[in-house]
Amino acid sequence: MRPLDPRLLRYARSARAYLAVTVALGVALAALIVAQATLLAYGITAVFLHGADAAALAPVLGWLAVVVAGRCLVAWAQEVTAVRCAAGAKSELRRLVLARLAALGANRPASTGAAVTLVTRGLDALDAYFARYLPQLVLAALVPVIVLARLVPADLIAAATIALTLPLIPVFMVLIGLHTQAANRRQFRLLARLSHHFLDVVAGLPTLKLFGRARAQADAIRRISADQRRLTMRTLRTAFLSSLVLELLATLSVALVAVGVGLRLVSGELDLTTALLVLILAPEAYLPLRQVGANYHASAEGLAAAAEAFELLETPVPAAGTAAAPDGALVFEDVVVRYPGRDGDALRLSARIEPGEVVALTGPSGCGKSTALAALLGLVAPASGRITVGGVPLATVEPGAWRARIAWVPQRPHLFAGTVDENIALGGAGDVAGAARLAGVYGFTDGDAVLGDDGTGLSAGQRQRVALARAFLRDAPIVLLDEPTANLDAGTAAGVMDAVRRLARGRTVVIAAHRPELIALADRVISLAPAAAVPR
Ligand SMILES: Nc1ncnc2c1ncn2[C@@H]1O[C@H](COP(=O)(O)OP(=O)(O)OP(=O)(O)O)[C@@H](O)[C@H]1O
Repeated sequence: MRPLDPRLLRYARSARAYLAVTVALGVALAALIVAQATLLAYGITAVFLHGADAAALAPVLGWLAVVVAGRCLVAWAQEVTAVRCAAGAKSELRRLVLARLAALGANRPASTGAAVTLVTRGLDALDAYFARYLPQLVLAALVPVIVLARLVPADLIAAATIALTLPLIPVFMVLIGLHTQAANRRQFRLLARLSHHFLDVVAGLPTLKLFGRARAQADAIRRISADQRRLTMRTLRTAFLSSLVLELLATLSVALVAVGVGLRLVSGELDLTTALLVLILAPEAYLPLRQVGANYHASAEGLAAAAEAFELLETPVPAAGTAAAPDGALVFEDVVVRYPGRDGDALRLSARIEPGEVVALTGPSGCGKSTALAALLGLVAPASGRITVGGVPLATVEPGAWRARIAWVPQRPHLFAGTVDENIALGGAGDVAGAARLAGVYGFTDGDAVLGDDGTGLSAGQRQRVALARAFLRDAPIVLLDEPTANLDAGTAAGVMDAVRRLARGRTVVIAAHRPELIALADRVISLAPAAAVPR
């Protein structure tokens, strides 16, 4: 990771404004440092060499007070802009990452846990980068130059010593950075894996408990946590050791300057004012570089997260069509779908579905029924062949407009925490109560009943009916149903099938179906051959 990744400025607009403000504040601070050193050198010389009294010192002290107040003001402004910019940049990056995740859909490279870690804790770690690292980086570029510009006319030898020893610090920093970069990336990936695993385990806790595997999972989490702790400690060790090396280097360099100044002061080659000016300014030239090194480790996690975010933002989104959504027959022309990381085909299908037809997709488990619906929704793209709608290739149709024409009831509909009516209203604008009644939802609950996360509080059959109510509300010409009666008892299934029958009137309906009664609802059956997708 570079000290200042240009992609950060490209993606986060607030970072650009912040950098400009930080440079301006850095110049002001460097000028104040030089002014403070000059005033101190004059003041001390006046007292010790010329025995100046309080009255004679008053102007110098007055200006010193102004300079100190100025430094406080700059530090305050820096802190305030850093916090504001960090918040702005983080929310910009979060928005972009979430938008890209949404656009990538099923093609997103990161697991859910990794994505959650990235947009929460990962990007939060950028605080240290903005508040500590970046200002010091700017100061490290500005302060030595301005200090040297002041020292060259005053004492060329001291200026040359500083100019020769200063580059040693960045050289060591680069060497240390090269060593820690991979470790930081590894640490962030491990954290993402831990989050993913944790999320998965929490979601599956009832199952794990039931099969007596909860303890084994606790061991797995303990093992990954221990790895994470070891890596963190290793990073911290490197951070402390590298700070020590940089401190030592800076101290030796200042000592070199001080010895030279002392010798020349004793031999009378240098006056006291200049000697004091050099002695006060020399440590200031090294300070920002040392601080950059020390702050690099604090911000490394944020930088690693930002690098992950940029990788995600640079993952190309499959080109989306722009054509208007047409009416007409849905045609699968030698469509083959493959999933990344799987060998073999998940779906192979050639079929034609006329408008207004109710079609059942049947076949053994894993033959690609859900995949066919996902391909119709545009969630997965065919590896070969194409789907056309009224003769227009689906790939060229604007996805938003196309999906607005579809009501989809997936196999496991996702319900959100909220009331039953709010969940139904996700289907679209319109008569929620009417849609709920058509799907038979109010037979087992009322619209104001509050559901927990993922719709806790409803049975599988009741969830299916809420999902069907969404489809009624959507009032779309094409309805895709993915085994809406799977796992339901005969009575509940009959209720859901009544709702499906009502929904099918006047619409094109494609049902992925196993149950004979559900298949019997269809005008026609399309049998899928067993697919051959196997995990790699
Ligand atoms: N997201 C995915 N990533 C990788 N492989 C997948 C994914 N979804 C499905 N598959 C694989 O694709 C094949 C077809 O799956 P699909 O879910 O379409 O079958 P199905 O006919 O709907 O099955 P079922 O009747 O059990 O619901 C299966 O072999 C499955 O393992």
